[in-house]
Amino acid sequence: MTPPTPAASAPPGDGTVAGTREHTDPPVVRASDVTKIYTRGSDPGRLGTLLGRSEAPRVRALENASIGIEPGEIVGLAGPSGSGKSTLLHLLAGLELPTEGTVTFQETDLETLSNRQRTRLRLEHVGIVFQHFHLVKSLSARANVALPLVELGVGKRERRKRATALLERVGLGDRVGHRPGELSGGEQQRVAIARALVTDPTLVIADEPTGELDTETGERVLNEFERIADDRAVVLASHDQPTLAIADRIVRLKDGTIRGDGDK
Ligand SMILES: Nc1ncnc2c1ncn2[C@@H]1O[C@H](COP(=O)(O)OP(=O)(O)OP(=O)(O)O)[C@@H](O)[C@H]1O
Repeated sequence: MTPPTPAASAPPGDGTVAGTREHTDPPVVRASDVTKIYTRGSDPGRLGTLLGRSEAPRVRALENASIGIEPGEIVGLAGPSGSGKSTLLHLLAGLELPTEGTVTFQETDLETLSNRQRTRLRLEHVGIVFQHFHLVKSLSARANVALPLVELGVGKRERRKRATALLERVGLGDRVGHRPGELSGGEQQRVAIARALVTDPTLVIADEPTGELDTETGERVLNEFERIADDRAVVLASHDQPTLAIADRIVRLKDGTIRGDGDK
């Protein structure tokens, strides 16, 4: 399905993002000059201000960042802890909106969508893999993989068929009935990868997908991930060099700004 109401025309510029690379295809998702400011703790309110309490501290997690992700491209986000990797992933996935700047997903400015439309767009077009798997403990591997399809209103038969097929693709065809507690860490992450791909998303976001896994298991999971991501656009944040090695291009962040964007 196409995203709802394309509200923005093609963004300005010649398609070159961050001024470092030539881009030929229109990006799947593009962040243009995005800044994200978080407010920490609660606001002191009028009484707090009268009593001399200062305003809630603000964190500039990301500053004027621009990046475009093309179809079929695996982009790695590298940078020290707190440099803004997860924040950028959240903005690209439409989980949060920028404080300044725009994020356009296939030409749709996410700011122009209601929360409901944004959730729907994410469900249909974005697959997300987290470090801590985020599986539902009480559900089987197959039911976990099928969950996004429940939310999209896909019928039970079709859900089972698609979830089983994906579990087979990640080598877990003999584990479909197992609950997360009965699976190893690597197997759980493969279930999470299958769940992220079950809606056939255009964009896959992965935040430290191997962070919980030992080196050998991490490698196996990455191979699987690379293989079944096929020609989708992938953005992958990691501290781990072997994980970043699967990327076609690495974007380096420091203190909330992009310090480098280029081929490896
Ligand atoms: N919800 C939030 N509220 C307040 N501050 C936040 C929030 N999320 C992130 N931050 C702050 O924004 C900055 C960037 O955080 P972010 O999680 O994007 O970094 P990161 O590069 O992903 O770090 P890590 O590698 O440790 O996961 C940090 O200073 C962090 O403390």
